[in-house]
Amino acid sequence: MSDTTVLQQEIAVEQQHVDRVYTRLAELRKNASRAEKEGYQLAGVGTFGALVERDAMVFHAARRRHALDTEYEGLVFGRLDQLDGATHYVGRMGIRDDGSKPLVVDWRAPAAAAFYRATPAEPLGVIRRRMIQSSREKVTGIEDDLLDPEAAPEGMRVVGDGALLASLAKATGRGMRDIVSTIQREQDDAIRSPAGGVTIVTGGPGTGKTAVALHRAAYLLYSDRSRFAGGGILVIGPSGVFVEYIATVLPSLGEDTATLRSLGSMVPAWDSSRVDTGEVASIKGSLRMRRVLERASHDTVPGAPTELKLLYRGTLLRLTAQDLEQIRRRVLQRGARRNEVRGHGFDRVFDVLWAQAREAKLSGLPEKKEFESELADRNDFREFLKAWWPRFTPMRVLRWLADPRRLRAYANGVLSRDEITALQGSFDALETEGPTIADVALLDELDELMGRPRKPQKRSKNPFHVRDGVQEVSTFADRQAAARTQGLQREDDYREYAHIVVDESQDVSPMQWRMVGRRGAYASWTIVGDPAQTAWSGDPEELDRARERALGTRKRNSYALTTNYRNSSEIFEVAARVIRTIMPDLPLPSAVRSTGVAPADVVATVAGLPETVRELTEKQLAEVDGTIGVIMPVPRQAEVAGWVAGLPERVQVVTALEAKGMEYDAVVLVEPAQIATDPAGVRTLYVALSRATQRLTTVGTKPGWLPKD
Ligand SMILES: Nc1ncnc2c1ncn2[C@@H]1O[C@H](COP(=O)(O)OP(=O)(O)OP(=O)(O)O)[C@@H](O)[C@H]1O
Repeated sequence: MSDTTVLQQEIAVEQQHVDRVYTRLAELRKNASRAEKEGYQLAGVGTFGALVERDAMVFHAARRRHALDTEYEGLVFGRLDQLDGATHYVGRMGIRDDGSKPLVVDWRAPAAAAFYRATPAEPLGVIRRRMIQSSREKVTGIEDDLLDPEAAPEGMRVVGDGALLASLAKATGRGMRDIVSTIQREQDDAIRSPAGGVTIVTGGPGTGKTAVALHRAAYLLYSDRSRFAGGGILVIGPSGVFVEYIATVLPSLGEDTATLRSLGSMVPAWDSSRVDTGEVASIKGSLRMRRVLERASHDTVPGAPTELKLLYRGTLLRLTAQDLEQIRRRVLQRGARRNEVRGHGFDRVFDVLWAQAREAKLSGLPEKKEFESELADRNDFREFLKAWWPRFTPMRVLRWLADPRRLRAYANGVLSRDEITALQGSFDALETEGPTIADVALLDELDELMGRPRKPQKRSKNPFHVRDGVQEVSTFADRQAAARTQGLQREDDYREYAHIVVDESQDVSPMQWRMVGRRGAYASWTIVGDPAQTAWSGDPEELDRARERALGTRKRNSYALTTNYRNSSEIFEVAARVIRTIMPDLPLPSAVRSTGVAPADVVATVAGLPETVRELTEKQLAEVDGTIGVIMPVPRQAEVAGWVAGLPERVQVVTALEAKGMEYDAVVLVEPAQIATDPAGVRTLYVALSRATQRLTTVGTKPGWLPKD
């Protein structure tokens, strides 16, 4: 029998099972829709208990239906034939037949673990592991691994030659590739690491750190849903572009209870993608900024009144600049938070005025309480208080640093003269362009330093309010939407996450670790990163300290990933040559796939560069089916974007910093020499060179940037 016939026969065998699964899925979907509808019909009953029951029913049914819908594609992707004669199918979610026998085991369930962990050396009771590829309900291919040939029963067929390599050769879409069917053993170890403590995953470019982190999030939600869905999982990535790139993976894993944030969008109200220069970012990221901000948070308000004069019952009451200064200092001592002690400041003002009024022996002076309320009723007095001690927003105070005199005063003795000079001007655009990514951590720090004014408690005034997003008078569609998004709705600055995943953690600055740590007081953590890819040019010890403090004394579990699944070996060889110039002993991952195509390095004249870049990008459009990343030094983004304007959407223009974590089928890297100007720049170049799966072209006006092997 020919190989093709055997393959077709085996596909037909699997198709039978897959058909059963989809038939069952259709039934389950119908049941869920029915339950949802019945839930709504309970509306007529009208008691509070019935309403709660109805909402719970609708919510669960809608969630179930949503899960069934999102997992439709490639639902079954694996089969295990075991020594004990049993056969298990592994898939994106668990499905049972109507007699409760499993038709598919969820990939995260213990029974599926052998699918990822079994090897010929340690078959774990598995004779044959089969990967099933399909397109919607149709099985299209099979790849087998015979793990225990001696135990194989007669007639057991083995087809295909490796699902992993087949999957790696596929073109990249805009979102991250789904690896659930080809997770490798060392990755699986990290994914199933204990739920508590801190799981640390390191590995070079393309080793699947991001993929592991996201699958781990899905695994945790599966293994202890009430804990992790209840508290929520926060996933942090370096940039907005990256967060968009990974956003598709979580729902496709069947999970919708994770919150994704970039470092620039951790603080509500800001969604920053603006970057500082490396030098400025490392100063703003240093823990010493806390001292600088502390001083700012206690300073006088620009333009605030320097004295108070009040005519009270014909007598002049007066607070001099010195009096006011004394009150401010006294109230703000011992780490008091300015917004929280505002009331104390006002009390002291009343005290001094009251003492003066008594001393003046005013006739008809009322009791102190009344005296205070008389003053509080006066517009001029209220205006004074508001101007002298306003409610501070972090942004208002951060803007003070744009004033060179203030910056010098706050940073004096904390930052060096050169550092202060470097910072000057870096806060100027706050007003017009909003904060940079590094500023966001400073805003968060200021928020902590100053505290928040206490808000008067609001009563819920809407008797028809059932739950967030659901009113008693609402449509069917409202309820469906609300049921689906419930669980995603947390307060704006929620801080009680059950788990925090930090991707590209090597780029989290000390100040950012403080910001992230504030959201993780009750969390367990997964931290993934590669120190060789950091753009941080500040003090590495300070970085370690800040990270350790954020993670606290929780137990650490460490994992190292060693295979690069992204780059062709030809591409990774170029990246490796670059990083070895500064880290000669760095253990590098091995790239498993060869395309036989060597990267190209093109030299252009300054005048000819725009046209050359465009031509090279067009050439890649003809050569690969998927995405093309055009990567350049940060300051040249707008210029290079103009050169490739109007090309199809699969051409994406990103800076070398934004390229972090991203992946493209082809990369056109512009002016590599301009990126690698210092050690942090060399590490950034290493990142940029390791983004492509199939083709890499470097192009610039300065030859000789690539070290000889
Ligand atoms: N087990 C696997 N099966 C199939 N593809 C995989 C596997 N592991 C990783 N990949 C693919 O390899 C590529 C790199 O993965 P990922 O982005 O997670 O790596 P990374 O370690 O985070 O990389 P970097 O540090 O360079 O950002 C992705 O396309 C991912 O889908």
